[in-house]
Amino acid sequence: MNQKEKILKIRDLDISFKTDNGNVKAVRGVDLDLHRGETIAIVGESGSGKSVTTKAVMGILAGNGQINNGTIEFHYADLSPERIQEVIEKYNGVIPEGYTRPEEQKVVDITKQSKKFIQSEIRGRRIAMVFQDPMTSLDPTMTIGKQVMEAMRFHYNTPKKEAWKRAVKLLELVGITDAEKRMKNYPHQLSGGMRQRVVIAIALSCDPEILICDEPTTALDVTIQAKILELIQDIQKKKNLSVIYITHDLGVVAKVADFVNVMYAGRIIESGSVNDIFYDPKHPYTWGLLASLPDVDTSGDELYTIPGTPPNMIQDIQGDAFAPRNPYALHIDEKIAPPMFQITPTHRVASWLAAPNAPKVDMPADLKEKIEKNKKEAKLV
Ligand SMILES: Nc1ncnc2c1ncn2[C@@H]1O[C@H](COP(=O)(O)OP(=O)(O)OP(=O)(O)O)[C@@H](O)[C@H]1O
Repeated sequence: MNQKEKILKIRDLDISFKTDNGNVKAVRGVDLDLHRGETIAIVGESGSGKSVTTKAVMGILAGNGQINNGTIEFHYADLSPERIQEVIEKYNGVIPEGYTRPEEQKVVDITKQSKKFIQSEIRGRRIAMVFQDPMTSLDPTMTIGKQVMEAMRFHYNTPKKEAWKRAVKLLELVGITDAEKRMKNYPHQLSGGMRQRVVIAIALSCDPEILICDEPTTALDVTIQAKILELIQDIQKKKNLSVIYITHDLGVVAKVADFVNVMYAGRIIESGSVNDIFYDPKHPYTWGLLASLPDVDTSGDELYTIPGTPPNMIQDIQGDAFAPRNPYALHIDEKIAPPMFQITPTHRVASWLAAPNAPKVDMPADLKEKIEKNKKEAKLV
């Protein structure tokens, strides 16, 4: 089997924010891996640290934020604009593994780079982001065309005429008809779904290696949601892009992800392949998330919600942050935070229940039944 090519390796990442009430410990020792062409998802309730983790990757933490510890290793191809053109033409847009020459391979720790380096070399160029609400990422006073051309002009100094041609092609790639005409439109002249397509075109304009999608479909209605997800998948295949989805929607995760990272109170508490997480979840928090997921047979009022609320991230958390909400908590959970236990080569869980001598605890019977049913129907949710 081919060794997978690592593109992002986060280790021991620790981030806090200074506030008048104290230090918010938003991210507490996150490890995360992303390989070329792979899609990973980061899921968890609001405030669990999903966005802060990816903002650190993009070098856009808020001014009161601080990386206290850890590394964000980014492996990338350092190609000149001419080589990029050559690669695109040679591979007809379908960029295979190992397309780089050895001298073009670079590794940087993003946490150690200057703002200037991140702005010129990383953000928008090699790592691009699609945010939830297209209206906030688009400039209402600028035409679509100008906005799609902007990053190309900034990063590669692409001549205007060529940038225009490439922008039209990008709009066509994201499924915008009449692209030439749309170039002259302003964002308000497009529907929500079309605006999100434009945002995706902008994100792709510099041929990034990683695309981070932060709740990319939350602001859209259900049918458009599915189309946008399909579009991202389609483009990902064509360009061998690596994608990180941030979402609280496990339905989205099931559709798109290869690997899933479940976050709680600033930590990744379970990670695994999509099958590991949906068919064989080990953490009681993941059980709760899955149990609260609607399926066709459940009416709204039968839906489970995880009792309690996440902890205050200003106070020091002793033991397992989820223990106060966890009906299966052990005594040790109150005192010592569980380490990551490796269940299989792909599946890891931070729960004392996975320790070799822990009492045997099964997931709730209702959830087991739901999973068995889904397995039989070979669907994830
Ligand atoms: N600039 C800031 N100042 C203080 N606290 C912050 C700041 N930015 C984020 N936080 C805190 O960091 C924690 C993690 O936030 P983050 O936005 O990563 O959560 P999330 O999991 O992405 O949630 P959501 O789904 O709501 O976006 C939260 O407690 C949040 O309040």
